[in-house]
Amino acid sequence: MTDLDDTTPDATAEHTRGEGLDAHLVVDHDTFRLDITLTAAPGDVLALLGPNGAGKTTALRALAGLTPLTDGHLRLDGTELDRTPPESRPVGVVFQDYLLFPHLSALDNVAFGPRCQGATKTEARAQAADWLDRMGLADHAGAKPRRLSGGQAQRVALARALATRPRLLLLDEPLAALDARTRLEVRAQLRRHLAEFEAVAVLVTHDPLDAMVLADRLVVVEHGQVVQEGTPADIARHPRTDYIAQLVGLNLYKGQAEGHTVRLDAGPAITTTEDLTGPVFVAFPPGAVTLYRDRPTGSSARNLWRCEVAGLETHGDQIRADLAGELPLAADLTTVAAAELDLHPGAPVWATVKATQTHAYPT
Ligand SMILES: Nc1ncnc2c1ncn2[C@@H]1O[C@H](COP(=O)(O)OP(=O)(O)OP(=O)(O)O)[C@@H](O)[C@H]1O
Repeated sequence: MTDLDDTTPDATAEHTRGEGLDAHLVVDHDTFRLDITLTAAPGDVLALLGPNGAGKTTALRALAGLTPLTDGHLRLDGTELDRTPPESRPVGVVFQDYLLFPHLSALDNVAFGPRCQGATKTEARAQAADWLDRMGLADHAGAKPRRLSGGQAQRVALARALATRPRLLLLDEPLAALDARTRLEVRAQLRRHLAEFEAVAVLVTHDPLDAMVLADRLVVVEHGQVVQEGTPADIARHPRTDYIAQLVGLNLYKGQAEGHTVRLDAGPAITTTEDLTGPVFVAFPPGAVTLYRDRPTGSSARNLWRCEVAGLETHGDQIRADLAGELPLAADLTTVAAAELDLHPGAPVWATVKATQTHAYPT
């Protein structure tokens, strides 16, 4: 922005900033203070991760306008929202327990937003039908929430939030109330919808896997402050606190499965126990990696890669090694093992992972 911009006749204070989210959220609750900065461009998915009581829900409520800011600012696409009441904000919210209107059908739940925004009843219902169709719920349009499964209700809640065409989508533990199988399905769907969503999405979750699969950037909050922020891969390889090392300790890749082999989009193949076909994620924890100075002979591990130590970080009595090479990965080992292997940046190593320690699932 230049001084010249301020002299442009139609440039108001509210419309001089860029697109996306630009927030400095300060909220005081008795002895607790949230003080975090969140920025995101349209199309970005941010995940807020952190332990209980870290301030994630407070941050989400502040973004939605349900909790007032003590200080700071909140701009969305260049417009100040601090004083805009929640119902007038271009913000869609999905809660873990869906909060659908129990007396309205799925269709009318979704039509509610467009109707409030001034669409006629016919227009609103047509838009709602379209959203339900995109969620694969066309057959359930007439069902009341109590007749829907947890996964279906969560998809209706997502359709309801998206139908208002929000510029900011807030998701509060959207998968937490679902059983493991449904969670897998809804996670994959949510991933597709978030990838298509053209505005900013902010997701609160306790589950590092949800965060890593769904978000472009993780923002880790502890005691009301951001302790680390970055891409899932960055954070997994360079965790700044012990909590983060434990939390996002996951090597996660995308590839194409053909039986027990997953060919990675970038890099080699990984042998897994699951028998799958098509696009998948494959994951294994840093603790599942065994390192050798020389190429192991006689190891039964099907996955063997040549790497180079890019960095070492100590977390409690463990060392996390950041390994570069044909497959960039994080490995955890004890300080004794690291000394025995004479690990140091630049050292060549061989890494193995047993197929049984990997986990693959469809994207
Ligand atoms: N309305 C309120 N009044 C007073 N204190 C509050 C209020 N809401 C939250 N707090 C306090 O603010 C802190 C942050 O709570 P918050 O719910 O935002 O954390 P969280 O990271 O979402 O935790 P969880 O993962 O358990 O949901 C906690 O110490 C909580 O007790």
